[in-house]
Amino acid sequence: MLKISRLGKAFDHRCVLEDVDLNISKREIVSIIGPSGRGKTTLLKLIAGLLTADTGKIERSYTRLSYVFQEDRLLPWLTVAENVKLVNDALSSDDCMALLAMMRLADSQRLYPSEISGGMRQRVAMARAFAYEPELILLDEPFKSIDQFLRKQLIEDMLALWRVQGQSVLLVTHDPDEAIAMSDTIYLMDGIPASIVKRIVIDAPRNLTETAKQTIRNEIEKFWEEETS
Ligand SMILES: Nc1ncnc2c1ncn2[C@@H]1O[C@H](COP(=O)(O)OP(=O)(O)OP(=O)(O)O)[C@@H](O)[C@H]1O
Repeated sequence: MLKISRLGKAFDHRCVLEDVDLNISKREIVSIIGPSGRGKTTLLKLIAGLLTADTGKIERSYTRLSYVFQEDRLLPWLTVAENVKLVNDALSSDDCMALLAMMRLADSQRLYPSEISGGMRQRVAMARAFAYEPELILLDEPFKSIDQFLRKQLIEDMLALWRVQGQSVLLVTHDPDEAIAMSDTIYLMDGIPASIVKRIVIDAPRNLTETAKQTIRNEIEKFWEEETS
């Protein structure tokens, strides 16, 4: 599906990414966790073809990709429903409504982006990404302006949709719990320039006991402590 080998990227001779290796299989959910400013968004942009790598290779075997940016990038002159339908002419009104309902936006379908909150706009962007029915979806901190309670529900709803659509997902997050709840594999990214410093493969993805979740949480925390000491 996606195979990244020894990827490198510099801006103005300042190396941001070096020797990044990462694979995503069909239907796999992969998370990347890492400190701010290490190059996670840069990596997503390289995958999406919005930036060009200086070194290394990206091998792709998909054609349809959705990218949920940190900012919502909605068209202000279109309503919520129109923004979602825009990416897929074949999407029926019922399917559009189902997506909006999943994102807890059913009552907002006729509103304009300026009439809803930042967290709601981010959810419209997520609905739009799924409406495209991509094979790979890139999510850059999609839950960051969403409160903790709704975040938990959205993760469950997104997973329900993922079980039906079956795309591969690459999620960038600062929140280990989000990564643990969703992923098959978690990559920790660190260093200047940054690379993948640890890969955690989850044994029973999306079906973990509290104890298993805590073990992974500890593994991530212990690793950061060692990295920063
Ligand atoms: N177009 C650009 N030109 C110059 N420098 C850039 C550009 N894009 C990103 N950078 C720099 O590359 C580094 C990595 O940025 P990036 O946004 O990829 O980090 P990040 O890990 O996604 O951060 P955050 O977690 O805060 O979103 C930063 O130092 C940033 O300033």
